Amino acid sequence: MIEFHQVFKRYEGGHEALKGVSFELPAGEMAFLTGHSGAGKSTLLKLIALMERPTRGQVILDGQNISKVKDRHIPYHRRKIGMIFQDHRLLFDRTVFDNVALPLIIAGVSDREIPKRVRAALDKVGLLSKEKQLPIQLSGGEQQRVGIARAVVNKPPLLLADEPTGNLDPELSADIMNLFAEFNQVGVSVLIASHDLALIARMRHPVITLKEGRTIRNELAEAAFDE
Ligand SMILES: Nc1ncnc2c1ncn2[C@@H]1O[C@H](COP(=O)(O)OP(=O)(O)OP(=O)(O)O)[C@@H](O)[C@H]1O
Repeated sequence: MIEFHQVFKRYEGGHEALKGVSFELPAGEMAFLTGHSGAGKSTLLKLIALMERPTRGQVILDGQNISKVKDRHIPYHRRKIGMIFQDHRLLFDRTVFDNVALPLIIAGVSDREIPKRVRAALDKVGLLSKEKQLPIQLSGGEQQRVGIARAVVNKPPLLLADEPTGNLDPELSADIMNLFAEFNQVGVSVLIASHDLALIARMRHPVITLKEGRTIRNELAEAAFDE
């Protein structure tokens, strides 16, 4: 699903956030990305979503070298990816329904189809009864679930999450991780950046560990996780 081949990323100003990162996430796999603050986790996810471009090396998504994707085609590229952020980035003046509908409206899905799809996504995250509420009326965990519903409403084959449990207590964090695992069980590929090592250990999925922009451990390449 995702391949990194000797990927380097130097930001303007000279900071080298990634220094020769290589790994492969097979389709249908779920894995975690961990490492200290500043290790390069967010940068790695941004390269996949084309929010940033690599300085050197290749990023392959679904068999396609994404350096070939022109800027004007980035919106199409992003439809393959559901992105979830720590701060969920919801529109606070819109209802839960409207927030989840947004990617469908952008993709040009018909008005008839939108309510069906939005309710299916809200049902999956257990928030069907909250569609008319505003995000501010929801708990932090519920807001994160709205963010997940918005990310999956287009049925992307890949979910990328950047510290999705960063603001949540341990119990809610475990619920959110289990939700990702449920999407993975029906075939969605999932890559989650998190520094919650205790929670990651409980999930029993391969872990890629970054340190100062380098991969210091890649369990995706270790025999213990081979099928
Ligand atoms: N737009 C940018 N311009 C310049 N430097 C940046 C930019 N974004 C990130 N960096 C630097 O690149 C390095 C890696 O940052 P990144 O956000 O990828 O790390 P991270 O592992 O996600 O950290 P955190 O857990 O704190 O989010 C950091 O030193 C950061 O300061």
